[in-house]
Amino acid sequence: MPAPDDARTRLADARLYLCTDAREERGDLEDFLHAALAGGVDVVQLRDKSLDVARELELQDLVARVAAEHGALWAVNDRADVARLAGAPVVHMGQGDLPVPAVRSLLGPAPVLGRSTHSADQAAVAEADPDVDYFCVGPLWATPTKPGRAAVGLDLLRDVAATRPTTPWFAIGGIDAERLGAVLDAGATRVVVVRAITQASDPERAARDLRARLGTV
Ligand SMILES: Cc1ncc(COP(=O)(O)OP(=O)(O)O)c(N)n1
Ligand SMILES: Cc1ncsc1CCOP(=O)(O)O
Ligand SMILES: [Mg+2]
Repeated sequence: MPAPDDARTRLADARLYLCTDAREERGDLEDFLHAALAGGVDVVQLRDKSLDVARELELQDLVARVAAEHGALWAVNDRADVARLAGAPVVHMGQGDLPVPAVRSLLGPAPVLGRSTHSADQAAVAEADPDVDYFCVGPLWATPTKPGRAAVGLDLLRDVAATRPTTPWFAIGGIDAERLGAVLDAGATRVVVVRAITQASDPERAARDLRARLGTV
Protein backbone atom coordinates (compact mmCIF):
# COMPACT_ATOMS: atom_id res chain seq x y z
CA MET A 1 0.00 0.00 0.00
CA PRO A 2 1.45 3.39 -0.90
CA ALA A 3 2.02 6.04 1.75
CA PRO A 4 -0.94 8.43 1.92
CA ASP A 5 0.75 11.33 0.17
CA ASP A 6 2.03 8.99 -2.51
CA ALA A 7 -1.54 7.79 -3.03
CA ARG A 8 -2.77 11.38 -3.39
CA THR A 9 -0.12 12.14 -5.97
CA ARG A 10 -0.92 8.98 -7.88
CA LEU A 11 -4.63 9.73 -7.75
CA ALA A 12 -3.98 13.16 -9.21
CA ASP A 13 -1.95 11.53 -11.98
CA ALA A 14 -4.63 8.92 -12.63
CA ARG A 15 -6.64 9.15 -15.83
CA LEU A 16 -8.50 5.85 -16.08
CA TYR A 17 -10.51 4.57 -13.10
CA LEU A 18 -12.32 1.26 -13.36
CA CYS A 19 -15.25 0.11 -11.26
CA THR A 20 -15.77 -3.63 -11.59
CA ASP A 21 -19.07 -5.38 -12.12
CA ALA A 22 -20.43 -8.37 -10.19
CA ARG A 23 -18.13 -10.89 -11.84
CA GLU A 24 -16.80 -12.60 -8.74
CA GLU A 25 -19.63 -15.12 -8.97
CA ARG A 26 -18.39 -16.02 -12.48
CA GLY A 27 -15.03 -16.93 -11.02
CA ASP A 28 -12.90 -14.77 -13.29
CA LEU A 29 -12.36 -11.68 -11.14
CA GLU A 30 -8.61 -12.18 -10.76
CA ASP A 31 -7.99 -12.78 -14.47
CA PHE A 32 -10.13 -9.78 -15.31
CA LEU A 33 -8.27 -7.54 -12.88
CA HIS A 34 -4.91 -8.60 -14.30
CA ALA A 35 -6.08 -7.88 -17.82
CA ALA A 36 -7.57 -4.47 -17.05
CA LEU A 37 -4.58 -3.36 -15.02
CA ALA A 38 -2.12 -4.63 -17.60
CA GLY A 39 -4.01 -2.42 -20.03
CA GLY A 40 -3.22 0.64 -17.97
CA VAL A 41 -6.10 1.17 -15.53
CA ASP A 42 -4.77 3.55 -12.87
CA VAL A 43 -7.33 2.96 -10.11
CA VAL A 44 -9.56 -0.05 -9.62
CA GLN A 45 -12.61 -0.29 -7.38
CA LEU A 46 -14.46 -3.47 -6.50
CA ARG A 47 -18.06 -2.39 -7.04
CA ASP A 48 -20.34 -5.34 -6.47
CA LYS A 49 -23.48 -4.63 -4.53
CA SER A 50 -24.34 -8.34 -4.39
CA LEU A 51 -21.43 -9.21 -2.10
CA ASP A 52 -22.01 -9.62 1.58
CA VAL A 53 -19.65 -7.62 3.71
CA ALA A 54 -17.52 -10.58 4.81
CA ARG A 55 -16.91 -11.71 1.23
CA GLU A 56 -16.21 -8.16 0.13
CA LEU A 57 -13.58 -7.84 2.84
CA GLU A 58 -11.94 -11.08 1.68
CA LEU A 59 -11.92 -9.94 -1.92
CA GLN A 60 -10.26 -6.62 -1.09
CA ASP A 61 -7.08 -8.61 -0.36
CA LEU A 62 -7.18 -9.98 -3.88
CA VAL A 63 -7.80 -6.54 -5.35
CA ALA A 64 -4.96 -5.05 -3.27
CA ARG A 65 -2.51 -7.77 -4.31
CA VAL A 66 -3.29 -7.56 -8.02
CA ALA A 67 -3.27 -3.76 -7.97
CA ALA A 68 0.13 -3.79 -6.25
CA GLU A 69 1.52 -6.15 -8.90
CA HIS A 70 0.58 -3.59 -11.53
CA GLY A 71 1.51 -0.51 -9.55
CA ALA A 72 -2.11 0.68 -9.49
CA LEU A 73 -4.27 2.20 -6.77
CA TRP A 74 -7.33 0.39 -5.44
CA ALA A 75 -10.46 1.74 -3.87
CA VAL A 76 -13.26 0.57 -1.57
CA ASN A 77 -16.77 1.72 -2.42
CA ASP A 78 -19.39 2.76 0.16
CA ARG A 79 -18.10 0.84 3.18
CA ALA A 80 -15.81 2.68 5.58
CA ASP A 81 -15.59 -0.39 7.80
CA VAL A 82 -14.23 -2.49 4.95
CA ALA A 83 -11.91 0.32 3.87
CA ARG A 84 -10.46 0.53 7.36
CA LEU A 85 -10.05 -3.20 7.86
CA ALA A 86 -8.56 -3.68 4.40
CA GLY A 87 -6.26 -0.67 4.70
CA ALA A 88 -7.57 0.78 1.47
CA PRO A 89 -5.58 3.68 0.02
CA VAL A 90 -8.75 5.08 -1.61
CA VAL A 91 -12.38 5.15 -0.47
CA HIS A 92 -15.33 6.36 -2.53
CA MET A 93 -18.56 7.78 -1.10
CA GLY A 94 -21.66 8.89 -2.99
CA GLN A 95 -24.15 11.54 -1.96
CA GLY A 96 -26.24 8.90 -0.20
CA ASP A 97 -23.30 7.29 1.57
CA LEU A 98 -21.55 8.40 4.74
CA PRO A 99 -20.88 12.15 4.85
CA VAL A 100 -17.28 13.26 4.44
CA PRO A 101 -16.74 14.29 8.12
CA ALA A 102 -18.02 10.90 9.26
CA VAL A 103 -15.63 9.11 6.89
CA ARG A 104 -12.69 11.16 8.15
CA SER A 105 -13.80 10.60 11.72
CA LEU A 106 -13.73 6.84 11.14
CA LEU A 107 -10.70 6.57 8.86
CA GLY A 108 -8.55 9.57 9.71
CA PRO A 109 -6.58 11.64 7.24
CA ALA A 110 -4.78 8.82 5.44
CA PRO A 111 -7.08 7.46 2.75
CA VAL A 112 -7.73 9.33 -0.45
CA LEU A 113 -11.44 10.17 -0.31
CA GLY A 114 -13.61 10.48 -3.40
CA ARG A 115 -17.13 11.81 -3.71
CA SER A 116 -19.84 11.46 -6.36
CA THR A 117 -21.50 14.66 -7.62
CA HIS A 118 -24.54 15.10 -9.84
CA SER A 119 -24.89 18.88 -10.08
CA ALA A 120 -22.82 22.05 -10.24
CA ASP A 121 -23.65 22.80 -6.61
CA GLN A 122 -22.49 19.38 -5.43
CA ALA A 123 -19.30 19.70 -7.47
CA ALA A 124 -18.65 23.12 -5.91
CA VAL A 125 -19.16 21.71 -2.41
CA ALA A 126 -16.74 18.86 -3.15
CA GLU A 127 -14.19 21.27 -4.63
CA ALA A 128 -14.37 23.49 -1.54
CA ASP A 129 -14.01 20.64 0.96
CA PRO A 130 -10.37 20.03 1.94
CA ASP A 131 -11.28 16.51 3.01
CA VAL A 132 -12.38 15.55 -0.51
CA ASP A 133 -9.41 14.41 -2.59
CA TYR A 134 -11.27 13.83 -5.85
CA PHE A 135 -14.81 13.98 -7.14
CA CYS A 136 -16.75 12.44 -9.97
CA VAL A 137 -19.33 14.16 -12.17
CA GLY A 138 -22.12 12.14 -13.71
CA PRO A 139 -23.70 10.05 -14.93
CA LEU A 140 -23.17 11.88 -18.19
CA TRP A 141 -25.44 9.42 -19.95
CA ALA A 142 -28.12 7.21 -18.42
CA THR A 143 -26.55 3.84 -17.71
CA PRO A 144 -27.84 0.44 -16.60
CA THR A 145 -24.89 0.31 -14.23
CA LYS A 146 -26.47 3.06 -12.11
CA PRO A 147 -30.23 2.57 -12.44
CA GLY A 148 -32.47 5.36 -11.19
CA ARG A 149 -29.83 8.06 -11.53
CA ALA A 150 -30.72 10.59 -14.26
CA ALA A 151 -28.19 11.64 -16.86
CA VAL A 152 -26.57 15.02 -16.16
CA GLY A 153 -25.30 15.54 -19.71
CA LEU A 154 -22.17 17.03 -21.19
CA ASP A 155 -23.31 20.57 -20.33
CA LEU A 156 -22.68 19.94 -16.65
CA LEU A 157 -19.23 18.63 -17.54
CA ARG A 158 -18.52 21.82 -19.46
CA ASP A 159 -19.79 23.93 -16.54
CA VAL A 160 -17.61 22.09 -14.02
CA ALA A 161 -14.56 22.25 -16.30
CA ALA A 162 -15.10 25.99 -16.69
CA THR A 163 -14.70 26.46 -12.94
CA ARG A 164 -11.17 24.98 -13.26
CA PRO A 165 -11.32 22.83 -10.12
CA THR A 166 -8.05 22.34 -8.27
CA THR A 167 -9.34 19.05 -6.87
CA PRO A 168 -8.83 16.17 -9.31
CA TRP A 169 -12.15 15.22 -10.89
CA PHE A 170 -13.43 12.46 -13.14
CA ALA A 171 -16.28 12.15 -15.63
CA ILE A 172 -18.47 9.05 -15.20
CA GLY A 173 -21.49 7.32 -16.67
CA GLY A 174 -21.97 5.85 -20.12
CA ILE A 175 -18.45 6.58 -21.26
CA ASP A 176 -17.01 4.29 -23.90
CA ALA A 177 -14.51 4.53 -26.74
CA GLU A 178 -17.08 6.14 -29.02
CA ARG A 179 -18.07 8.84 -26.52
CA LEU A 180 -14.63 9.52 -25.07
CA GLY A 181 -13.84 12.22 -27.63
CA ALA A 182 -16.91 14.24 -26.64
CA VAL A 183 -16.04 13.84 -22.96
CA LEU A 184 -12.51 15.14 -23.53
CA ASP A 185 -13.79 17.95 -25.74
CA ALA A 186 -16.11 19.00 -22.90
CA GLY A 187 -13.10 19.48 -20.64
CA ALA A 188 -12.61 16.27 -18.67
CA THR A 189 -9.17 14.73 -18.43
CA ARG A 190 -10.04 11.76 -16.23
CA VAL A 191 -12.77 9.15 -16.62
CA VAL A 192 -14.38 6.36 -14.63
CA VAL A 193 -15.81 3.44 -16.58
CA VAL A 194 -17.54 0.17 -15.87
CA ARG A 195 -18.95 -1.48 -19.01
CA ALA A 196 -16.41 -0.05 -21.43
CA ILE A 197 -13.93 -2.48 -19.88
CA THR A 198 -16.02 -5.09 -18.05
CA GLN A 199 -18.08 -5.88 -21.15
CA ALA A 200 -15.23 -5.70 -23.64
CA SER A 201 -14.31 -8.95 -25.36
CA ASP A 202 -10.67 -8.03 -24.68
CA PRO A 203 -10.55 -5.98 -21.44
CA GLU A 204 -6.80 -5.41 -21.65
CA ARG A 205 -7.06 -3.96 -25.11
CA ALA A 206 -10.11 -1.86 -24.20
CA ALA A 207 -8.24 -0.40 -21.22
CA ARG A 208 -5.11 0.20 -23.28
CA ASP A 209 -7.04 2.01 -26.00
CA LEU A 210 -8.85 4.26 -23.52
CA ARG A 211 -5.69 4.96 -21.53
CA ALA A 212 -3.71 5.86 -24.62
CA ARG A 213 -6.29 8.45 -25.60
CA LEU A 214 -6.38 9.90 -22.10
CA GLY A 215 -2.63 10.39 -22.16
CA THR A 216 -1.11 12.24 -19.24
CA VAL A 217 -2.62 15.69 -19.70
C1 LIG B 1 -15.14 6.42 -8.78
C2 LIG B 1 -16.60 6.34 -8.50
N1 LIG B 1 -17.40 7.34 -8.90
C3 LIG B 1 -18.70 7.29 -8.66
C4 LIG B 1 -19.24 6.21 -8.00
C5 LIG B 1 -20.70 6.15 -7.68
O1 LIG B 1 -20.91 6.23 -6.27
P1 LIG B 1 -22.41 6.29 -5.74
O2 LIG B 1 -23.05 7.48 -6.33
O3 LIG B 1 -22.40 6.18 -4.26
O4 LIG B 1 -23.06 5.00 -6.35
P2 LIG B 1 -22.66 3.48 -6.08
O5 LIG B 1 -21.46 3.16 -6.86
O6 LIG B 1 -22.41 3.31 -4.62
O7 LIG B 1 -23.84 2.71 -6.56
C6 LIG B 1 -18.37 5.18 -7.63
N2 LIG B 1 -18.81 4.07 -6.99
N3 LIG B 1 -17.06 5.27 -7.88
C1 LIG C 1 -21.35 3.97 -10.47
C2 LIG C 1 -21.87 5.04 -11.34
N1 LIG C 1 -22.16 6.26 -10.85
C3 LIG C 1 -22.58 7.12 -11.79
S1 LIG C 1 -22.65 6.38 -13.32
C4 LIG C 1 -22.07 4.92 -12.69
C5 LIG C 1 -21.87 3.69 -13.49
C6 LIG C 1 -21.10 3.91 -14.77
O1 LIG C 1 -21.10 2.70 -15.48
P1 LIG C 1 -20.84 2.66 -17.05
O2 LIG C 1 -19.45 3.14 -17.28
O3 LIG C 1 -21.00 1.20 -17.39
O4 LIG C 1 -21.89 3.49 -17.71
MG1 LIG D 1 -22.09 4.63 -3.07
